[in-house]
Amino acid sequence: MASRSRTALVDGGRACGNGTGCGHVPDHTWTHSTPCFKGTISDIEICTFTDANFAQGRGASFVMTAKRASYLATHSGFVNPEIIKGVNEDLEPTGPAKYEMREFPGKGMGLVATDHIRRGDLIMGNTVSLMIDYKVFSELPKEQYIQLEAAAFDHLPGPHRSALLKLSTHEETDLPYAARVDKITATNAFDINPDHNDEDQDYAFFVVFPGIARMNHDCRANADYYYDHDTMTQYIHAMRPISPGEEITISYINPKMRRADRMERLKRLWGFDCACHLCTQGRAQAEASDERIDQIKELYPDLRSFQSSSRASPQMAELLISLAEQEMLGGTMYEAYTFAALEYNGIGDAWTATKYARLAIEWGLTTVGEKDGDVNDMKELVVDPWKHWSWMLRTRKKNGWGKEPADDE
Ligand SMILES: C[S@@+](CC[C@H](N)C(=O)[O-])C[C@H]1O[C@@H](n2cnc3c(N)ncnc32)[C@H](O)[C@@H]1O
Repeated sequence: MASRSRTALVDGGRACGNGTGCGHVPDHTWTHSTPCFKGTISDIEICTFTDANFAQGRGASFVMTAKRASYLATHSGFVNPEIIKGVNEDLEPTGPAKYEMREFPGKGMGLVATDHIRRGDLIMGNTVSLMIDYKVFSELPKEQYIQLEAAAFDHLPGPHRSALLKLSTHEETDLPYAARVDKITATNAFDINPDHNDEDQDYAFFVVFPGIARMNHDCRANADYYYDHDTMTQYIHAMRPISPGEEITISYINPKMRRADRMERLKRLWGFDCACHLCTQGRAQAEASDERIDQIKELYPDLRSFQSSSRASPQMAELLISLAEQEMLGGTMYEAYTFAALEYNGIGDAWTATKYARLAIEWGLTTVGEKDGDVNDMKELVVDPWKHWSWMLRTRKKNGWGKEPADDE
């Protein structure tokens, strides 16, 4: 869940919407591709593009340049629609859901489990509904980009549009239409990073998924999310067993923050006073938790470094695993297990390395997905630890064997 820091109408006009001036990216046939506005900083044109047929008629809208929208339309979700068949179960469910929506006092609506959910279970997937290039917020004045957002909602098929319009505006209710759409977007969007092939790496996306947007925040959430660029889908998996009647939550912020910092960020960006278990526990417990968080952050630089100056060791990785368990940081477990696998392999203990690589894969599939680079690195390690790049690396470094590689090598 994100919060954006946002810093000449050519209605109907198109700079490169028909493929002209759009580089090598093949054009896509959009059901709507207006309105458009000229950027105030660079010579670009930003439009609303909608494909009402995307995801078996659910639809998706994009606020960006024609070139970037056309690039996104080269992803498998567009060119091979079968790949996302049945992903969205929120608007037209085909079977019983594991959750239902209900009101939670002080939080508005939220999702509650109606069945036992096991760790690692997929709870929900949503394809993109509205995807905005972050560049839009610096290139266009607010009165223009809110028109693009409103058009993005309006051009989606009816049930999808009405689900979006019902989403939370936090406390504001009496807003003009375009301002309301903007408030819904700001309250419910996630930050999504560009994929590796995207030419516009400097600009992330601001994306709304209507089913997932109903999940409330908890600093020690029981579910986690990751985005898959190929299917253009945000997936939610359970990080621990969830019982019927229990609220399903995600963390809106980086959970590796001290209590005061978490509370300040949630208040400033989402306007609520965090009352989750971790934020309301007693002073002594809160201090112990903050100290564990501090230590977790202190361990990272050494574990990430493969310079000979790094103090990283298997014991350090074991400490990170223990701290992440104590802090119930499910989203950190795959990183901690990955570090442990690399540390043990780095000193020539292939079997302990394999044990931790297996754990890293298991947790990684839940929290970052099967296409994540670290998950695939761990898959390589378990096949043949002795041929993995990390084999004996720490020992070699310690003894000064071979040249010193850069950390990103
Ligand atoms: C993405 S929406 C979540 C769903 C929302 N509760 C609803 O009614 O649709 C985010 C908004 O939900 C509310 N919210 C989410 N988590 C909360 C929490 N832990 N405590 C209080 N309010 C919360 C805040 O109003 C926040 O701006």
